[in-house]
Amino acid sequence: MDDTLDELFAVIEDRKETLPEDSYTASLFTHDKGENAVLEKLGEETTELILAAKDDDEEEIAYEAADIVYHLLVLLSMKDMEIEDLETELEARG
Ligand SMILES: N=c1c2ncn([C@@H]3O[C@H](COP(=O)(O)OP(=O)(O)OP(=O)(O)O)[C@@H](O)[C@H]3O)c2ncn1[C@@H]1O[C@H](COP(=O)(O)O)[C@@H](O)[C@H]1O
Repeated sequence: MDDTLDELFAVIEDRKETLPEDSYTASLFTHDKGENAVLEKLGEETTELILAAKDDDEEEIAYEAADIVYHLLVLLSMKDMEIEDLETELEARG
């Protein structure tokens, strides 16, 4: 899991740097309202996750959770934070 998140974060960082035209991730970094778009997605997906959980729909829970994790990593990158900032915080709670 750690590797998957590290690899996804590295791809997001690459998209931020290289801004390929056909990349949804790059569009979030180039769009004027990119940060608002990410925050809106996080809100929508959290609501969808709650509904999936209430329905005990495991496939939908995994789908919405993945959307949330992806947009969360984009947000960290937008704030010029590192994935280690999240890991450090989680480990500090252990
Ligand atoms: N993990 C993701 C990822 N998760 C979600 N999304 C996008 O986030 C958007 C979510 O918007 P929506 O909620 O409206 O879409 P939806 O989930 O189909 O819609 P709902 O039915 O849930 O409302 C979609 O355009 C998804 O394609 C992602 N886009 C890219 N990645 C990864 O990011 C990396 C870079 O990809 P590019 O952005 O293509 O360069 C690659 O590793 C990709 O796999």
